[in-house]
Order: sequence, then structure tokens, then C-alpha cells
Amino acid sequence: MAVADLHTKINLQYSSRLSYVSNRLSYSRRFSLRPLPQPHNSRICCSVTSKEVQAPVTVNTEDPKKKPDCYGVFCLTYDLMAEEETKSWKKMINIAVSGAAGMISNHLLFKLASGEVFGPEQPIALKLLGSERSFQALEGVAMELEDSLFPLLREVSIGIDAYEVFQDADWALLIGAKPRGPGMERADLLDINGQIFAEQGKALNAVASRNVKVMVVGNPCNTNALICLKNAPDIPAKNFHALTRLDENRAKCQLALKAGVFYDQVSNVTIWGNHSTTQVPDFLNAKINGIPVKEVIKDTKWLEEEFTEKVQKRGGVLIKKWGRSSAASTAVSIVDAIRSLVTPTPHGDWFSSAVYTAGNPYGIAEDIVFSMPCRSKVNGDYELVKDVIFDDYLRSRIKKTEAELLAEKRCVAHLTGEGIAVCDLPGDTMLPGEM
Ligand SMILES: NC(=O)C1=CN([C@@H]2O[C@H](COP(=O)(O)OP(=O)(O)OC[C@H]3O[C@@H](n4cnc5c(N)ncnc54)[C@H](OP(=O)(O)O)[C@@H]3O)[C@@H](O)[C@H]2O)C=CC1
Ligand SMILES: O=C([O-])CC(=O)C(=O)O
Repeated sequence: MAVADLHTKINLQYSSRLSYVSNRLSYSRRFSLRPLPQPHNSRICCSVTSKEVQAPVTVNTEDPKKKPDCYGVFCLTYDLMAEEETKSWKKMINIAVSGAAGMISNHLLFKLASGEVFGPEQPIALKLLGSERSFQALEGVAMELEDSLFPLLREVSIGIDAYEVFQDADWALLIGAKPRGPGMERADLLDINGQIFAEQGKALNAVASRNVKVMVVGNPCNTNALICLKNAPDIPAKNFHALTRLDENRAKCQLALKAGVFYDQVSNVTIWGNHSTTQVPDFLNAKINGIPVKEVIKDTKWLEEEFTEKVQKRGGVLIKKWGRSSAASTAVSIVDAIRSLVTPTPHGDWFSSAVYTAGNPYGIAEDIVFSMPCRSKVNGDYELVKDVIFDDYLRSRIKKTEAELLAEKRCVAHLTGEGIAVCDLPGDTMLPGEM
């Protein structure tokens, strides 16, 4: 069905407000796409014939204080076919996105709104978090979303107060984070970004859906996710993820390239550990065409050295070429990560996500956020995969990335409620983009 058909039954309201929430000054704007009330609606004056379109006219409401601004194309007439179509739609879900004016979001938001993430019957509300510095840009993002005429995008609101923006969030995609600048110590980055994620954890705890799923992208994402979940004690720790799907995708691409196959034939790839240069792309359990990678690619030296390092440092190589970090492929990998949680995992396969280690079957230290192999339970929940094997090489690599995450955790103890921070980070620890 044509996009325009669906839009004919949608009305966009636009309002601005200034409000105080918990003593914080907050400014937010709300663009909302609401189904028009049935034909006897007194607020909107549009003809309601099946294919005929008349210029929209906004008329008085019974309550002048609630006067809606009928906005552009969304004020047009109903279409009965569209009415039929929306009967199959699910209940709207709220998706909060931080760093919404940033580069990754600029790709991601349009994928979310198009339906390619949650499916063609899932209407969504986008709640975009920015800052004073980015507010105008955020308005620009909202305007572009309007101009894209997405049928499933029913509301867009923008704000700078996490306590407002995260209200009733079903998903929180936490992308905004300060980039590491020249001369900045990694410990400083952990502290600065940790404070952002501690605050956002508190806000989620206060106002988000009790079953909100949280995907932390802003770096250092594993430890940011740990800080976030520690500050949100009323939300299950299991609901928090840090994004390592981009690393998994990068690993699949390199294995496909080496084996001379298309990348859809590569499966069972786990990224273990931290989203950093200590991450472990697991070629022991990975398969190509259902056959263990080590039986297809016999060059163990390549697997242990070249392949592993390529995946670990891919982000940095890309930054050197682009002059900025991966944005489009990161957005794609966020889509993959969410879709993997809301759709069935293909038989025998799994996907990587950095999740809370409590009760993990691999002997990895408890109480950190560590990338591991997961299978979907379809409703946004997951279970860890049990049938994976380890050898000495894999174990020793996992130990190294585990040690790094434990060191990061000690570094942010002041933000997780675990006392005084002691920062003794391993010297060679880096984000993928830092080398
Ligand atoms: N896990 C992964 O696989 C990957 C993670 N990343 C990480 O994702 C994050 C976002 O990347 P990207 O969208 O490209 O970055 P951008 O620089 O384009 O946007 C980041 C956003 O972060 C916000 N921000 C929050 N605090 C600060 C601050 N103190 N100083 C400056 N900006 C701040 C800004 O928004 P506002 O002003 O609205 O707060 C900005 O729009 C980064 O941390 C990056 O390292 C990137 C690639 C892969
Ligand atoms: O270090 C960065 O900001 C980029 C990054 O995470 C990556 O490309 O994997």
C-alpha cells in the first residue's frame, strides 16, 4: 500500500512546552502522529471520502486551550483502506534514543521509523534525547523524520531531560557519549561518560517501563552499561546490553573474505568480552557453511593473529580513512542486535551481545558486562548458549579481556555504588577506534 494512503489517516500535532521536573529545567518539544478521531471529530475539518483529498483546515476545538495545530500533509483525509490496514497494528512502543543528533542516530532513526527493525505492524514513538548544545540539531532531525512520511512513526518528541524523555520507554538506545579527545586519559573518559550513564540509569529506573530493554552504544560501552544497570536497581540487570554486534559483523566479513564465500554462510560467531582491542573474535566455534571454521580455513596463524587483530582494530582503521568513526555500519549493527532479540534465532546459530555475567556458564567473572553468545527468546529476552567449546588459546584471550573489564570496573566504583575508585587500567587497553 502506498505510504500516502496510510498517512491520510494521521494527524500531526506539534506543541512546545516548558516544564520543571524534579527541579530540573527541561525543555521538550513533541511532534506526535495520532490517528484522527472518527469522522465526527470537531477539531479537524477534512472531507472524508475515499480517494478525494481536500486542503486541510484547522477549526476550533471545544476546548480552546487544547487547540491542535494540524500539520502539513498529515492533515489530509482518511482513507478506508488505510483504516483496514491499521487494524492489524500492534500497540505502539516507545523508543528512547540518546545522542539522537549524532552520526549513528542519523542513520538509525530512519531505520527504526521505516519498520525494518520492529516490523511492518509495529507503530513506534521516538523519544529523542539531546542537550542544550544539540537542541537545534535535534529539531532538524525531527523535521527530517516528518518529511520522510513514515506510516509507522506515530510520535516524535525531543528533549534534554532524561527523566522526561525516558518516560515509559520500552527500549532505550543509549548512543550519546563524549568522544575521547587528544590527551584525555582513558580513566577520565570512563569517569565523564560514566557520569552520563549513571544519571541515565537513574532516570530509566525512575520513569521507564519496568521491562525496558537498554542497548548501550556510547563508549566505553561495556562499562557504561554496567554503570547504567547499577543505577537502575528496579530494572532487571538482564535487560541491559552493550553493543558488540558491529564486531561480530566485522568478524563475519573477514572470515567470508578469507574463505571466499558470501558472508551469509558464516554463522556461530561469538565476540567475547569488551568492545575494545582486547575483544576476542571466536573462530573456534564459528562455522562456514555449517563446517567449523578451522576445518575450512586451515591457516591457524592467520586466524590467531591477522584475523583477530583485524577485527579488534577495524574501527581505528576506518577512522583513519573516514576521519570519523563508523556510523552507518554501527546503526546497521544496532538494527541487527535489536532484531536478534525480537525474532527467533536461526536454528543452531547465535548472536553476540555484551550482557550482565551473573550466572554465566563459562566461568567468566560475575558482575561485569561481557560479550557472550546469546539466543533469542523472541520477546526481547535471551538465553546464553551452553554448547560452546574452549581451548587454551581462547581461554587465555578471554582472560585478558576479562581482566580489562575488571580493571574498568574498579575504575568506576564511585559510580556503581561500590566504594572508592582505583584506576589501574592495563596500558595497552584501547577502544577499537583509538589505535
Ligand atoms: N559500541 C560500538 O560498536 C560503537 C560505539 N560507538 C560509540 O558511539 C558513540 C556515538 O557515536 P557517534 O554517533 O558517531 O558520535 P557523535 O559525536 O556524532 O554523537 C555523539 C553524541 O554524543 C553526545 N554527547 C554526550 N555527551 C557529550 C559530551 N560531553 N561531549 C560531546 N558530545 C556529547 C552528543 O549529543 P548531545 O550534545 O545531544 O548530548 C553527540 O551528538 C561514541 O561514544 C562512539 O565511540 C561508535 C561506533 C561503534
Ligand atoms: O572507538 C570508536 O568510537 C569507534 C568504535 O567503537 C568502533 O568503530 O568499533
